Formats: sequence, C-alpha cells, structure tokens
Amino acid sequence: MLPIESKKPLTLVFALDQKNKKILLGMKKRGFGMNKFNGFGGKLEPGETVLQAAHRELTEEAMIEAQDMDKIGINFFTFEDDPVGLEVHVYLVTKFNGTPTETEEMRPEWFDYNNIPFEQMWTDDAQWLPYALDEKHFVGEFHFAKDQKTILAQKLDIVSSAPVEFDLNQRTL
Ligand SMILES: CNc1ncnc2c1ncn2[C@@H]1O[C@H](COP(=O)(O)OP(=O)(O)OP(=O)(O)O)[C@@H](O)[C@H]1O
Repeated sequence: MLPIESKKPLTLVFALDQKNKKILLGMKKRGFGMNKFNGFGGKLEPGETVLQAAHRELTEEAMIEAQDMDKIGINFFTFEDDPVGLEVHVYLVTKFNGTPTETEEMRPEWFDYNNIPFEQMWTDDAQWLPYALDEKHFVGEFHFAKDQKTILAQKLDIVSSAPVEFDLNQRTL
C-alpha cells in the first residue's frame, strides 16, 4: 500500500427530480474526467468551505442555484503511484432555482434513474450512485490503476450519516 501523503477535497453535486425519478448529469467538456457524464463539482477556492464550493460549482457549471444541499456520502479515490488522494464530497439537491444550461465546462442532461449512462461515467459511479439515489449515506474507497478506469480495490460502507471528512488513518486499501 503506497503511503498517501495528502488528500485533495473536491465536491460532486447531483440535482434530482424526485417526483419524476430523474437525475441531472453533465457531460464534462474539458479537464479531468473529460467526455464523461458526472455530477457537477470541483476544487475548493481559497478560504471556501466544502459546502460553499458545492453551491458555487453547481451554479458555475449548470447555471442553477441549489435551495437545499444534503451530504449523502464521501468517496476517497487513490491512483496507482500517486501519493495524493481525492476526497470527493457527494451532495444531493432536490430543489433549485433556474434551468440547467450548458456552460463552457458542462452539457447538462436529465436521465431516468433506471437509465443512467454508467458506461460513459467514472467506473466507481456504478458502485455507489444507486445507494445515493436510495438516500443511503456511504463512505467509499476506490483504488484505481494508472488507466484511471480499472478499480484495483474498493470498499463501500453504508453509514448513518456522511462524515465531515475522510479520515486518512481509517484508510483500508
Ligand atoms: C476517480 N473517480 C471519480 N469518480 C467520480 N467523480 C470524480 C472522480 N474523480 C473526480 N471526480 C469529480 O470530477 C470533478 C473534477 O473536477 P475538476 O475539473 O478537477 O474541478 P474544477 O471544476 O474545479 O476544475 P477546473 O475549473 O477545470 O480547474 C469533480 O466534480 C470531482 O468531484
């Protein structure tokens, strides 16, 4: 097990239309995860909390403003030969203002819960997103090969509430 020297917090927000069982995904047009569907999110700006970053990234990337924001889980991602782990804070939004609109970074699209394009998403998403949609809180750990696709090891715990952060001392993979 490679020692993980630091972690980088990131946000990931999924807006839901619970009445019609639809999830808003964005096709990422640039940068990390390009040409994949995912939720909306990214890095924290200096001085920002994780929650503030989640709101800001949703507005910047999908042009909608969340009226609620529930932390549903945390995923900790590591990559072969990379000492920096990604700590992804996953949120669900069920009420928002505005209409999802394409931006420079993302092309938003609604999908039925039973028709999520997992083959066009990060391979870990298929493991934990169904629990999130079922409103189960989780803590996931995924260790990726250098191809950023193959999951070499994984662990998913269903918990009563999402922790504030991923405790590096509790890392099992
Ligand atoms: C490895 N398995 C993974 N599975 C699912 N989602 C993953 C992920 N790894 C990263 N993510 C998400 O991908 C986005 C990257 O965002 P990223 O482009 O780095 O951030 P940001 O928008 O700040 O960047 P720029 O504005 O382009 O600098 C961000 O939502 C982050 O949570």
